[in-house]
Amino acid sequence: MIEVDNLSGGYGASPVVKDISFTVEKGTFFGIIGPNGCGKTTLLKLLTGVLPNKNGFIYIEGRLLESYNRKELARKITLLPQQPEVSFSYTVRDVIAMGRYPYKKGLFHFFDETDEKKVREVIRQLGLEKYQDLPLPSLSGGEQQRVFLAKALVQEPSILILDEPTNHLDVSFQIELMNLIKELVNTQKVTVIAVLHDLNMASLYCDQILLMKDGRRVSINEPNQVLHSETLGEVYGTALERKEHPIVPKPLITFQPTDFGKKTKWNLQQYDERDMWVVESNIYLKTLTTEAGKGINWVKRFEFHKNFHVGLENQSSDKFMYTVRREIEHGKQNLIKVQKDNLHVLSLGTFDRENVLGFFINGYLGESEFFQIFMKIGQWLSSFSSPEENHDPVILLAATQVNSEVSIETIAVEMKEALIEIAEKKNKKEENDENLYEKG
Ligand SMILES: Nc1ncnc2c1ncn2[C@@H]1O[C@H](COP(=O)(O)OP(=O)(O)OP(=O)(O)O)[C@@H](O)[C@H]1O
Repeated sequence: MIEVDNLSGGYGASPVVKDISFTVEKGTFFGIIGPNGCGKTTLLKLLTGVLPNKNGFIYIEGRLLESYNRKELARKITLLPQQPEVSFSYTVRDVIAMGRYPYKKGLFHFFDETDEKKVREVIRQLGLEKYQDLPLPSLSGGEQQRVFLAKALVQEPSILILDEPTNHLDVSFQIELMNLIKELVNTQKVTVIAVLHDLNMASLYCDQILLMKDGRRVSINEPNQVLHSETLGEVYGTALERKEHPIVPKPLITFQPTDFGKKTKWNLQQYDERDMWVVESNIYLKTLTTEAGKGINWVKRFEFHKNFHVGLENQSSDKFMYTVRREIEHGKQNLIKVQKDNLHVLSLGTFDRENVLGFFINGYLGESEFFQIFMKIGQWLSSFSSPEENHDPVILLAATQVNSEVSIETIAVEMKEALIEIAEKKNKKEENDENLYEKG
């Protein structure tokens, strides 16, 4: 456990880290985030005794940091710096073995069976067996990072301090390294304090996050409590948006390029092909349907099959296209189109029932508006349909998400009008067809 009490310190007369207090419990993954130059590395240097503190106290497992001698401290805390030094003359195994230094006594450091066992164990744990006899510089950046982590682990620290451990690593190495560190926290109850620049990594892996600005603590709590759009926007000075992870109960932080959609003029083409109606947009539309398991997708092309069966498919992995197929039990499928100022509606069905209702909106709808409209459509439909109809159509809602914002009220009015118009058109068609039938 680490306790930091009113800590201030830095390099010159005025401190970089100012009045910071926090506690990190044993077996916690503790992340430090904040903009460039806010004092994250300086804080790590203070925590590891590399820099003396000007004010305040640091307690490591209940004892003042200053009361530890160097070797004692090295057995408790290990720092994995941003750019560890690479020595050209050493093999991977030699570099890792150096981590045992804090356990050696006297002038001559004999390597005993315990050291040997520990080094072997960590090499296996980190999957470094095949590299162990190679010179360190012959390894890739990601592999070297694993070696330095191994060197830190043979030190058997109860506290592992990492300064941007995933720097320069590709995404698979980043995930691999973070999983490994998390496993150490979970299984060996190692306490990890890590400076992380990637806010999503911090969210997904950390139990607690300290958010810093100008050397001071802005907030400290679970990722869910710390990572809010407004706070982050203020601290980093840029617009950041919080979304929820689809599976893990953690936030994800995202942003959009400034030119997104600015020059785009929406163009929606609808045409009849031999066995299907096609609706094609020149830009991706944010799409949600009532078909189970589809979630929100970005789609450009929608195919409505005339005589097919089954539900709605996502045809390609890039979610480019939706194919709508529905079982047609009897009768001919009709396509009815209605266009309003901000809305195109497309209804596909037989005389007695709607099979697909597609709503294409030109404008930006926030997440909550999206769901509200979706639910409203369901309510309207049930008020339109007769009680004996127990069949719900596939509802498809798609919005450009660019150009202007459209208010939910405007869309609600246009949608209701469109549904009434569709019902009228359907009745007319029915009458015409019945007349035709009678004539025939
Ligand atoms: N050795 C040093 N001597 C004097 N000032 C320093 C030294 N190292 C860092 N600083 C200053 O201390 C401040 C905080 O630096 P620090 O490296 O702790 O920030 P950081 O939050 O880790 O930044 P980054 O995200 O860019 O790594 C900066 O203004 C920096 O210029």
